[in-house]
Amino acid sequence: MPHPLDNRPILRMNGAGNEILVLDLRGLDHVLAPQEARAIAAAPGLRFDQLMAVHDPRAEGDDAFMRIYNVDGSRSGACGNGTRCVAYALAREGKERLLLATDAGRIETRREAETLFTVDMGEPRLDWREIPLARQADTRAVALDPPVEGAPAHFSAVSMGNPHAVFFVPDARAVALETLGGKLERHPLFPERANISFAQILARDDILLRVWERGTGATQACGSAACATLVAAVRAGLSERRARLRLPGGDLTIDWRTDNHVLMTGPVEFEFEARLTAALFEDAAT
Ligand SMILES: N[C@H](CCC[C@H](N)C(=O)O)C(=O)O
Repeated sequence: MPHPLDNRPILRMNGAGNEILVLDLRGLDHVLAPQEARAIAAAPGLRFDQLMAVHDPRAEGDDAFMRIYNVDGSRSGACGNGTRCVAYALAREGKERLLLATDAGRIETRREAETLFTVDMGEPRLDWREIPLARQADTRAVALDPPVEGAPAHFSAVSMGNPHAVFFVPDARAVALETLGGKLERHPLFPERANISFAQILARDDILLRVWERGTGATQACGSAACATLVAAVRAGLSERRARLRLPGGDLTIDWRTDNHVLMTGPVEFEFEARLTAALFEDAAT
């Protein structure tokens, strides 16, 4: 029985350095299983931060439905950089604006320039139950309890359709991200785990950010974390509603508009196209 993904093209792109694979599954009735996503990540040269599976639209007016996979095969409701890469891929079909749906809601994208795309990530979710957190808390300043050695005592919690914990620190580059990230991602406060951000305020419109991503680890950029960090900084009185977020892989401009929508603008790069093979999935069948 041939594998439905045999000889299927897959695009390798990056959004501000966030390594993204875009897999067009439109016209195919196949939902990528977590083990299939992990098998793709294990293939030479195809490791990714996120894989964006693009499916036929489910509702009138949508351009596509997206499933978002982390490198461990876990799913996410949001991926800002990955969505911008999908917008770039579909722009080749002449679509400069898109309405994309995920499990967490609808996202609009707009092309600003050849390789510059804006994503409207929608409204931030700020109630502890929406993050979600394991107990009631004021999400502007949540006590890290039990404490984690080397981590600040408090963080801000924001969901952009996926869970984020934002720690404000004096020097983001000095943070032991590889040591702290995994411990905090799986802290008992986060029933669905969390993306972990360490943010340094450089100015009221300029923030340095490093991110440990849920289900993936340290990455060069994380779009939804940049959005969550800006929202957290505004709520803490540390930032204007529009700021530059500086990530190791590139800068993102985040704008928390007065209509409560959070917009992210940043670069995308096309890297290469590859072909999947049935052999790639042989072990994944188990
Ligand atoms: N690791 C995230 C998904 C990808 C987020 C990030 N790459 C972005 O650009 O938003 C999560 O599990 O919630």
